[in-house]
Amino acid sequence: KNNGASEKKKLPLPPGPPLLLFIAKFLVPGRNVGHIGHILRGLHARYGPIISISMVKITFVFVADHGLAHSVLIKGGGNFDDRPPPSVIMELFFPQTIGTSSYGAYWRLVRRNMHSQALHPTRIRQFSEARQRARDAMFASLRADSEGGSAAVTVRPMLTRCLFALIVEMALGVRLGQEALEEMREMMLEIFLALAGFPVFAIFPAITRRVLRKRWTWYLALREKQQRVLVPLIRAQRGADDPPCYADSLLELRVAEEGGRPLTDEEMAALCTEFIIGAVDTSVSLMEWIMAELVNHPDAQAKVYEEVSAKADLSDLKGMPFLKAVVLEGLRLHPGSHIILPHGVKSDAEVGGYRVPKGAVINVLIADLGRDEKVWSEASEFRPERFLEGGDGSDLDITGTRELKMAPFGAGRRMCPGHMLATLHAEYFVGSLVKEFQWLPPEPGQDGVDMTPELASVIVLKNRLRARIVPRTT
Ligand code: HEM
Repeated sequence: KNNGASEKKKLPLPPGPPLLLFIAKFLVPGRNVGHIGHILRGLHARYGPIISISMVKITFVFVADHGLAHSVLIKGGGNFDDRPPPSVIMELFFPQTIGTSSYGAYWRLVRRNMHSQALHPTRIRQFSEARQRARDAMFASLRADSEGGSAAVTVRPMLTRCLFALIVEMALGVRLGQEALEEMREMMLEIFLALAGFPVFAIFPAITRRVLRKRWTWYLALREKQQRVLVPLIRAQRGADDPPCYADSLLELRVAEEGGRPLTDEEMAALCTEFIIGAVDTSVSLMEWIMAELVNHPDAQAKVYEEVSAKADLSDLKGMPFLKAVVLEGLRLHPGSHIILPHGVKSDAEVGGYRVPKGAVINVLIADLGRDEKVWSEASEFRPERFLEGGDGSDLDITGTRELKMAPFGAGRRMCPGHMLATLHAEYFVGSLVKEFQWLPPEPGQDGVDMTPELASVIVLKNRLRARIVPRTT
């Protein structure tokens, strides 16, 4: 065993650019940390499928290849499933969430709780009425926005409002009014931007806290608001007839390793924030991409319509293979992000003939896996049929256990625990939108809509989808 360890120490680190060159790539005017996917793509083309960048005391490793991603996320046996220590910003808003906790007992507890309580199929079924309400509210605002069918609608804000209300209900068990929802939405957005937009805090916390004192004070106020808004809702008495929500499960949870203590208010607020931030924009973006594809592919839209119109209602999504294929094809072509969350390495390891040292931070360029011509035929084409029998995606296992053909939700122990809910929401809302309306390009005679992605860390459509909707009459 010792031999193995010393052998690993002898291996070289993966190739990669010097730190300064890497940093310089972000300093090009107009670029920011959101351009990481674009920058990594260029570096992989130059240095190969595994690269490393040494930054002060930490080695960052990136892989961009099906086999290497599989050996890290699936075959790694937990060695690559830690998280790097949280930044000061994370500690502020996200102390001890599922996504930020290190690989251990607490993480297992909160992750299992989300999985078995909030996201269990029984629980998801209990929220079918809430889904219908969200759907009906969306139909109403689409009708109002299309001015009786003459004007094009902008899809994203409506999907966001609808999904946000639904997810807040699943998380906190409340049906908030429009104003309270808007306020909470704004707060979540601010927290998300604070988390995503300030990596500089992660590297030199003491200095940045001083230099950016004003901003730091603002973050403290935002955190205070997060507690003020969420804690009373989490602790509120809920209706006896309402299905149990995520907050209910958090109130019941006990940390066995710490003398069976209950969760603190801060922990519960952080976990609810994570639930809401994790579940809304990711799914909205996926649905917007899919609707845009369906505007550009009327034949596929017609096939979805054929399936959904045969059903009285969509509360049960069984027996709709084409709709499911459309959602998978959306996930293949338009995964939410270029990379997954950073994974921490527990002990020295070998990946692809290189040394990945203990304490390194490893990540996977997942966005390109689904577009690899070596794995997918006509990889850049929207062809949902590939997920039907006989197609190159028909044997897809989204958890990637056997092989990682695509990994929009990551894979392995840290795989997105919300993947089934996200898929169900995409199927339900896309199916409902097609059942209720026909979707056409914004101007009569126009060929299709622009599918250019925004060059940012979250892969969204650069130009928000606008489409004309025609109510189905039959
Ligand atoms: C289309 C929608 C979604 C996409 C594309 C997506 C994608 C991802 C990805 C790529 C990761 C990182 C995995 C890793 O680090 O290895 C992740 C983690 C996570 N996601 Fe999602 N997600 C979606 C929806 C959701 C939903 C609906 C929820 C909750 C209800 C959720 C909760 C989480 C949590 C808690 C983690 C952290 C897991 C951990 O560290 O153990 N996500 N997601």
